Amino acid sequence: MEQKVAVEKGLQLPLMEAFYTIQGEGTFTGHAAYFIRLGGCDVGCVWCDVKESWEAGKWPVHSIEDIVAEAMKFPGRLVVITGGEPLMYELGPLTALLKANGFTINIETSGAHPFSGQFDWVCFSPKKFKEPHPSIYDKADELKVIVFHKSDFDFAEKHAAKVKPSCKKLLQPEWSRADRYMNDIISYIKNHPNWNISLQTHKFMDIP
Ligand SMILES: C[S@@+](CC[C@H](N)C(=O)[O-])C[C@H]1O[C@@H](n2cnc3c(N)ncnc32)[C@H](O)[C@@H]1O
Ligand SMILES: Nc1nc2[nH]cc(C(=O)O)c2c(=O)[nH]1
Ligand code: SF4
Ligand SMILES: [Mg+2]
Repeated sequence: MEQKVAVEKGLQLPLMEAFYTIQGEGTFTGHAAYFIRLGGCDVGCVWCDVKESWEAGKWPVHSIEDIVAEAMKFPGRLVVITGGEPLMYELGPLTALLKANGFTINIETSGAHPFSGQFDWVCFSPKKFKEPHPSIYDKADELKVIVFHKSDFDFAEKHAAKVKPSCKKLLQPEWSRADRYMNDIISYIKNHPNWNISLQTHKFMDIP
């Protein structure tokens, strides 16, 4: 099969990197996890901490069988699919194969593309730079809003009004502005206790 068609079907995917580490952010913070970082993103966040992922064409395309075989080499059975923006791709076949091999499957997404795949946990991190696709709101288990500007608290509430009631609500400081906004985030959460804080703990631990 031609590679372009295989990628369209989600049978092959551009892979920037894959690594076994500890989930640093969100509800699963502290869990050992195998990260699958797909290449390509068209959202363009000015503060993105993985801008080298954006250009899809520069990353080698792998079969989903090879991607899952690599994941099987590590003892953990939690996988996090991230990017880049993973929902640029059809994720049904990859998630089916991971599930058939006993993995719990989480995703990190901006929600800017139509939802695909079967996940145990969906982390939705909406961005001002590209509007989320409506299909994400019923799927999100965790809404994780990055605080880079004081207007991001209102932005967070706007999206919180659209997710399902069980969705966890998290505020995460943008890494370079954590000092500037930490006190605002702390006081916001104390006044709005339905929100929790999420910190990029892997950066404090200096691990991938
Ligand atoms: C690199 S993104 C990849 C997945 C997807 N494109 C997304 O944005 O959700 C993974 C997570 O890191 C967050 N993130 C990226 N850059 C960050 C930064 N400078 N400070 C804090 N969080 C950041 C994103 O919001 C997202 O929750
Ligand atoms: N340890 C660790 N945890 C993470 N949680 C989300 C990440 C991501 O880039 O999607 C990430 C990451 O890059 N490393
Ligand atoms: S959506 Fe995610 S990968 Fe894309 S630019 Fe924003 S933070 Fe980076
Ligand atoms: Mg990261």
